[in-house]
Amino acid sequence: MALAGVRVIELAGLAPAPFCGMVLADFGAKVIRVDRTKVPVSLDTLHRGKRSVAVDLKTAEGRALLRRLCVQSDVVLEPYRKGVMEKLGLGPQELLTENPRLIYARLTGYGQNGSHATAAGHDINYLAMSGLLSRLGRSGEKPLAPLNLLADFAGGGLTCALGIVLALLEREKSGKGQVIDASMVEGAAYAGSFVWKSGSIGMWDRGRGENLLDGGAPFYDTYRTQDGKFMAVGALEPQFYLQLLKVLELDPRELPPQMSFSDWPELRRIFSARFASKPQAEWSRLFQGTDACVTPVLSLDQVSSHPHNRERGSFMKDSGGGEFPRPAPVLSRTPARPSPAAHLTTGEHTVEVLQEFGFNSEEIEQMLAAGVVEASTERSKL
Ligand SMILES: C[C@H](CCC[C@@H](C)[C@H]1CC[C@H]2[C@@H]3[C@H](O)C[C@@H]4C[C@H](O)CC[C@]4(C)[C@H]3C[C@H](O)[C@]12C)C(=O)SCCNC(=O)CCNC(=O)[C@H](O)C(C)(C)COP(=O)(O)OP(=O)(O)OC[C@H]1O[C@@H](n2cnc3c(N)ncnc32)[C@H](O)[C@@H]1OP(=O)(O)O
Repeated sequence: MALAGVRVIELAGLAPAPFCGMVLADFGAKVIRVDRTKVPVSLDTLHRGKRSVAVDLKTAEGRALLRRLCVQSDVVLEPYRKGVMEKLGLGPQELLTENPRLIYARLTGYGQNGSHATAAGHDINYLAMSGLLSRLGRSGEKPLAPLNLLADFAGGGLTCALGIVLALLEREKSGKGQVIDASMVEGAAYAGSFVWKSGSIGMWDRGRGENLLDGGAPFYDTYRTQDGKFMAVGALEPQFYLQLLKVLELDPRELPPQMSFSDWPELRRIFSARFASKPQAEWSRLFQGTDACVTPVLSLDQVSSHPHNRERGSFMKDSGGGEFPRPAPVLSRTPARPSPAAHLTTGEHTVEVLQEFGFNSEEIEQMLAAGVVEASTERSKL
């Protein structure tokens, strides 16, 4: 796999950093998640392909242990607010001195400087500070965050993974590591560059929810079907729009022009009435094979059985039968091979990893006895 041989130390975080670590693990990196001790159950649902060691970083021995892991690793990924790692004596200054090849990834909401740098926050806060949240939501309603996808994952975990891969590639030439300052505010905004760049062509001149791509246009929206499900319509171009009207059995000569903003509410009423006349499966059959840009809004339990997704194998199952999206993109020669493991217990691999990193049995025993590290019973045989 593309990242085979890359060693990553992921300090346990909430969602963005775990997702970043999972992406790296899916594509072959060896990711070790450093969990807190005395926390039997991790909230990390994105643990696929990782191993867990439980270390108390509030002890000098625990911090020394982490330094020893980082000296022998390629990447350290930390999910804490600005300054936390420095307080532990584990900041870039220390770790890059001990390992100049280390890629030190810092995934935060607001970045390593600025008035908010030390403030707590979550996806919705970062999305709000990016400007994008102001553009999300129906006309006349308050801004609506699209789950915690844009800041936590698109602008956070995935952007940080890109930064890590870029730094790994650059290190091939320079031989040097560097610090990655991954701010979710900036990552989300960057992922939304189109909004800034397309403003110049009038894409966002109208209020929230009244533009071409934010739910304003009746030919770029969702519609309830007779059975209470939905169809998604994306018929932007005139040639696709005409195919939409054809399947809906509407005569364009009897309708207002597609781009007549003032007539969009009337068009939406007409489309709503048509879509409400048949069940989703019937509309799916009618639109299949056309270029009307109309698709069923699939629920999470429908996606893997949809013929297209099934043919591609777009969704997989882990050893526990849990379904998950296949890692993307698919590399032709070195594709991701996600681990099938369904569970990860805090400290499950503490002994195994410490042995791998050169700790001898006496050192491990001492740290276990002192509570510097913890090992879950399932896997900790010396
Ligand atoms: C929308 C998403 C949220 C996704 C996660 C959700 C799934 C879950 C989040 C909260 C959960 C709920 C909650 O826990 C309450 C219930 C609990 C119950 O058990 C289950 C149900 C719950 C409802 C539960 C359900 C779900 O699990 C949740 C909803 C996001 O937006 S996530 C993005 C968050 N932001 C960032 O990641 C940006 C960067 N990070 C930060 O800004 C801060 O870390 C953050 C997130 C604000 C947290 O701040 P906090 O003060 O807690 O920590 P830090 O300041 O970072 O400092 C870390 C301290 O920990 C010490 N430390 C670290 N490792 C170790 C170690 N191995 N040993 C010892 N100590 C360690 C470190 O030294 C720091 O200590 P100090 O404070 O003394 O410096």
